[in-house]
Amino acid sequence: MPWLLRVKKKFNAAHFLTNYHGKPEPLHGHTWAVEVFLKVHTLDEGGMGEDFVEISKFLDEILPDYKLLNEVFDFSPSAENVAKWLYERVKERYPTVQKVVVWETEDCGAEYFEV
Ligand SMILES: Nc1nc2c(c(=O)[nH]1)N=C([C@H](O)[C@H](O)COP(=O)(O)OP(=O)(O)OP(=O)(O)O)CN2
Ligand SMILES: [Zn+2]
Repeated sequence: MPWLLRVKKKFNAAHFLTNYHGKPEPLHGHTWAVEVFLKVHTLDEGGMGEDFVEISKFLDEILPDYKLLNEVFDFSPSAENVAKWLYERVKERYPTVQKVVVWETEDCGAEYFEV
């Protein structure tokens, strides 16, 4: 039976949607929150599927902290698009990733997963 491991991170970044109801959104910032979900089927001798610390470090390496997302990405940086980008990056390192959630605010976010 598998386990689903979860790791959360926050980062700060500015963005604007390039076409928000027909025009660019004003530039603004968020403390974004992300959560990745990894499926594991086996544990090591210490009882770990994957080391939370390593997953966390990997996220620190790739998350665009204190950046303007419109300069980092060649797509409109909505929560949906950032979730897809992050899923693809995480999958390169952790092929058993199941889902990535990106929260733009405490109340609004997007999940990306494959069906
Ligand atoms: N499906 C999506 N809808 C919206 C996204 C998105 O990424 N996916 N993004 C935005 C804006 O970027 C914006 O950040 C929404 O947040 P906010 O401006 O904070 O929303 P509010 O106006 O409700 O919050 P206030 O604090 O009252 O300004 C919009 N939609
Ligand atoms: Zn926003």
